[in-house]
Amino acid sequence: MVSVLEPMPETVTTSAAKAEATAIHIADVSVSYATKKKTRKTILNGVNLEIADGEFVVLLGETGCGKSTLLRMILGQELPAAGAVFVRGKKVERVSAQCGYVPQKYSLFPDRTVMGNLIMGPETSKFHILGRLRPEFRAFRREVKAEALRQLQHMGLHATDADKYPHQLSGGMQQRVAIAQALMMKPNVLLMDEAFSALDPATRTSLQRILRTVWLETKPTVVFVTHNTAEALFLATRVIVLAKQGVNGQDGAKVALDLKLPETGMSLKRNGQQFLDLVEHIEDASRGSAVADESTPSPEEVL
Ligand SMILES: Nc1ncnc2c1ncn2[C@@H]1O[C@H](COP(=O)(O)OP(=O)(O)OP(=O)(O)O)[C@@H](O)[C@H]1O
Repeated sequence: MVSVLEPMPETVTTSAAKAEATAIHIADVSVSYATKKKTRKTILNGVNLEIADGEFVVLLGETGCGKSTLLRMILGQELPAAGAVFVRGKKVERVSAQCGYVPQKYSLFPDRTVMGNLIMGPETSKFHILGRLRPEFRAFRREVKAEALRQLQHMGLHATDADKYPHQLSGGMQQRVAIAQALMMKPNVLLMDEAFSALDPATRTSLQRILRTVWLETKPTVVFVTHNTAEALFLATRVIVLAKQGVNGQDGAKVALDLKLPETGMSLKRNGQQFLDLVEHIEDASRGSAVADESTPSPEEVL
């Protein structure tokens, strides 16, 4: 039996390093919900995934296969019925600041200005109400405001936008602020749930480019849910497809495809034969025609 009190130093170092390098570990996660007929509907069935630090993972799959559910498990908004999720080696049991989250829309506080939205997270995580009377709060606020302006600029917004309220911004501008807001907390992991789906094509393309630049500069671990395969191939270093199993999907979804992509992105080859073949491969997998076996498939390498 291995003693917990006297661990072998080498083993500890190795597993600590592994936990550090593994940003997200989804260990045999299953999720089911009660139905009106008092039965249970299986949504995810034994999902296993290890996502390394700095990967840009895009989750694809047909509607209702459980992509958002999986994202909520990583965020800690919901807990799995079986299995566990670990973020940087720590079991997820509640929502924590180590994950930033950007939903499709309406994530900003409507009664706060853009600046108010951006500084709120860092301020409340560092100072309680009474702590704000302390002199160091002023200096902290100055720094946070300067960082907020940097983030706004990064997202292609102007300093003058900082004083506007969310209802004074277009949908695209609101999403830029939402991403900046998530990045203000310097999260280890950035979770984005169809964050660009409600945008017009030009704004969407512009935000895809900005997000890719931000990722290349700071390499956060990103898990990005989308329905758009071309978007996935532009952004991802790894594409994961979930697909329902069993008759009418009754057995819940599993990982059907796990594909590593070159870090340089697939965008340059858009419309090339390789790009089109990949799109077909991914879409086949989403429909369940390339379903993997019981074990987590090893990522296929592209190129
Ligand atoms: N709290 C809940 N109670 C009952 N059923 C739920 C709950 N949350 C999600 N579901 C069901 O789980 C399934 C998966 O939902 P989820 O939103 O994760 O899918 P998705 O792949 O993200 O879909 P889409 O691409 O359409 O957004 C759906 O059938 C949904 O109705």
